[in-house]
Amino acid sequence: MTTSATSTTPALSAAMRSFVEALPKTELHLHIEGTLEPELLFALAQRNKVALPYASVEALRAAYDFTDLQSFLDLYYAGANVLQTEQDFHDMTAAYIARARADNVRHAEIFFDPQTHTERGIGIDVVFAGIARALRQARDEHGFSSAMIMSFLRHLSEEDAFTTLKAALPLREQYRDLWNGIGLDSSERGNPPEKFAKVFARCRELGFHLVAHAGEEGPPAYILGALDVLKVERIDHGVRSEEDPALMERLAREKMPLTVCPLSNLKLCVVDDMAKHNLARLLRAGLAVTVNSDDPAYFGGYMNDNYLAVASALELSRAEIVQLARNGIDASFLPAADKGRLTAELDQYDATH
Ligand code: HPA
Ligand SMILES: [Zn+2]
Repeated sequence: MTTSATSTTPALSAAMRSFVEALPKTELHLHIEGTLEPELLFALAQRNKVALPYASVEALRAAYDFTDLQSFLDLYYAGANVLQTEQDFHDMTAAYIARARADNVRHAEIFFDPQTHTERGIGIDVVFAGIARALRQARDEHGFSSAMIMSFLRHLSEEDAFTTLKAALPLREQYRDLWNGIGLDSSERGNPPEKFAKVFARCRELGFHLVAHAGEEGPPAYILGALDVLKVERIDHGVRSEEDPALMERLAREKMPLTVCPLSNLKLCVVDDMAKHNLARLLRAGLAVTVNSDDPAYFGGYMNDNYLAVASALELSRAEIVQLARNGIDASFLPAADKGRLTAELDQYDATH
């Protein structure tokens, strides 16, 4: 696709474009509910006899004109209403994997929001089962590796998060091959990380990897809260860290990964022009920046679209593009041996293309 990044975006050379497209990649910030394309959303609505307030796929897509995070979340949660059965969760996940594989994504760590579904009376076991079946199929058939990061909705209470954790824990053994992380998403402003201090502490005791959205719309103080109170291992987004030079230095020193989502930032008006995105500045300041697609069905692009948008608008060098991909491998929760294998593959690709 062509992004609407900016009218002054320099065109990428054909060679650079194909280099980016076939680069081996990891995806570390991807909401599975945000991969529900309007076509599938309509098909599931029909299958489940759910009425939609849109006459057509085109009318729905035309509504994807967001002014901020909340304006997106309202549609994203409404869209998730069509997900009712294990098969629905499976089909959505399988469609994402097919799309990710086309972009040479080799490993994906996938957020899912059980509360969006349990609030509507869908069993948490249904959510786990559908997503996991598609992920295991992809692993067995294509060697596509993945993990599941169960995320708490921060506009709900910590008590609600504990209820969700309690409902999910009996499933842990059954999904031990996939479920290894806990995340925090939804409306950031007014819902600081500290609100979830106790439940994150419990998840840490339980041995989960921890991540949290911070510094997308929220201030740098929320990034500090995610680091110091929640004790996360990655910051999801984190682009507002640039407003606090001491925090920037710390993030660089600690090699704290930021899972940046360029097209998301553009669509949600975190930046008004891709040419002004701070990804390149963060990368050049030594931060462990990674590129990800967030909610690609809503934001107009999957992994390659995100890489291509920043490569072009920010005039990234080939070495910088490779560094982004390398950071994605390093920042993943893969075992060291798997990281080593993927890094060797990336080096080999770099040396031969
Ligand atoms: O970008 C996001 N930010 C916060 N919550 C979310 N839930 C889905 N996508 C997002
Ligand atoms: Zn996100």
